[in-house]
Amino acid sequence: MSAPFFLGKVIDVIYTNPTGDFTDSLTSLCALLSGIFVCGAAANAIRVYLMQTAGQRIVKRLRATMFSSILKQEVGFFDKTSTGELINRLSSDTALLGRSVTENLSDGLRAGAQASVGVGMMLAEERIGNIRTVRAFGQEMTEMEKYTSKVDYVLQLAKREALARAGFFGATGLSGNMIVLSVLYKGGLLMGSAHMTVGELSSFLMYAFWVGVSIGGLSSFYSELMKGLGAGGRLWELIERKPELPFNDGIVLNKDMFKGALEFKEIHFAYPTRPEISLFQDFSLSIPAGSVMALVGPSGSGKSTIVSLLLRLYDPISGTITVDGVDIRQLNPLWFRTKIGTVSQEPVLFSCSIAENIAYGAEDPSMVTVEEIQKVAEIANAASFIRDFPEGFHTLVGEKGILLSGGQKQRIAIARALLKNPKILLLDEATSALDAENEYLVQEALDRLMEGRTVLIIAHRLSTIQNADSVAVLDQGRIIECGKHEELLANPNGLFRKLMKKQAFLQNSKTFALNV
Ligand SMILES: Nc1ncnc2c1ncn2[C@@H]1O[C@H](COP(=O)(O)OP(=O)(O)OP(=O)(O)O)[C@@H](O)[C@H]1O
Repeated sequence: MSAPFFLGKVIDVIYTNPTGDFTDSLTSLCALLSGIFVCGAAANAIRVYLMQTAGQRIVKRLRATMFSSILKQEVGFFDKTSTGELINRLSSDTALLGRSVTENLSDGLRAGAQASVGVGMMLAEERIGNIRTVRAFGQEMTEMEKYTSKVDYVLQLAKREALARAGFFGATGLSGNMIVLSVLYKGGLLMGSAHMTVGELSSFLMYAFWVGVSIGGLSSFYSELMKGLGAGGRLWELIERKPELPFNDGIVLNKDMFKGALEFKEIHFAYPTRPEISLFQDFSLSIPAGSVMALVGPSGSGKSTIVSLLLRLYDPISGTITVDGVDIRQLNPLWFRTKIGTVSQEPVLFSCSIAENIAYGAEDPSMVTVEEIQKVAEIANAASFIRDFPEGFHTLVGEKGILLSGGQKQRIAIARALLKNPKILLLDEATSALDAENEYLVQEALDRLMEGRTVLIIAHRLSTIQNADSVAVLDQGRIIECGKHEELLANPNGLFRKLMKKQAFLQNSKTFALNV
């Protein structure tokens, strides 16, 4: 605070004593300057370090809270919100808010304190000048009596003071630079009146410069604060958002009561992002516990949507889906999903080891033993190719399993589902052709996986359809045919027969399919 004051004093010594030991004065000026610089820099470094550490802690906590809130949102939310936007919230908005409430706040407080002290000191310096002006005025008046017109002199002096005051106070509402200019003007007048020493004027100008810089700091604090508030608003909107579907609420069925009989009753559904397109009108389907139902239908008819509704990723607009007679809306979705195994066309593998990807299926992956992983890999026909890798079960699969082939990925997904041991199984058969050996191995693994479970399979292969207990044909938002494979194929005008003629179902046995 008093650095400009002391500097002013030293300047006075140098200025008023030019014939004295100039080197001594200069040395003390340099020592003072370097002392101020070192102390100031050290204090500032400590302040910045503390603020940055606090800022990073706040950012970390914000990101964790935000991420956990994002994970609880319903799937419909992700349909409407882009991944880029969420990443932006998580990375830049949290960083902006963290900086705004730590470093920026501290910068702002410092700039505010500096500006107040600077203005106070300037007023004090100005007051000294004014007292001297009054004294000088008295003396000059006596002098003036001797020489010239009193009126002229008083007018001259009053005009000078009025100009100076207007210059100073008029500038207080303006920018830092304007204040500095105005103060220079005022300083010039004070100096011109010879009522301030050079040192006093120097400290006055240094305070003025200080105030100017501080006001610049305050304006950048304000703009950062506004950015921080904007980011905070966006973050809180997301953190406070209540998911439209419950995340971990609802009833849990008794283990012995849970058989896995599924029933869709008069379902009407449209995706939240396309409410005008009604995908299901009066969709009904019943899958008895322990049976295998193959679902077929043209591309885009809504087969995968049935799976999404069952997993409760979306709720139907009307109608009910029941499990053992209980509406799935009453069930705890988190618990219910642990009872359902899924193997999709493109299995989702994580960028970690094969063992970790298989263990992911268990309720508590940390409790899964190496033997359990090896056993399910064996049943899923995956163990032999895994052992062929130099790192075996510790082989990293790469992002989304990019280092593995399609058939290998599917067998790992089957091993994962086996470890989960679910009552209900949802399978989306791959449309992409696997080579003969891979196809055989995957099919065998799937057959083993299906044993003793309620299975809904989106079928693309003839063999799957033939082996299913019944086949349901989906078209125009409802089931139009349902029964055994042979019964459906016997209907010459049925959609099932038409579908069978299409390429996807003829891969295995063209002639057999059409001659039944
Ligand atoms: N998240 C979504 N939001 C809006 N519309 C969607 C969404 N997912 C799918 N759709 C639309 O719903 C319709 C049914 O899609 P779905 O994936 O269920 O069909 P499918 O029968 O499984 O098709 P395929 O056999 O080609 O996999 C399509 O018209 C699709 O564009």
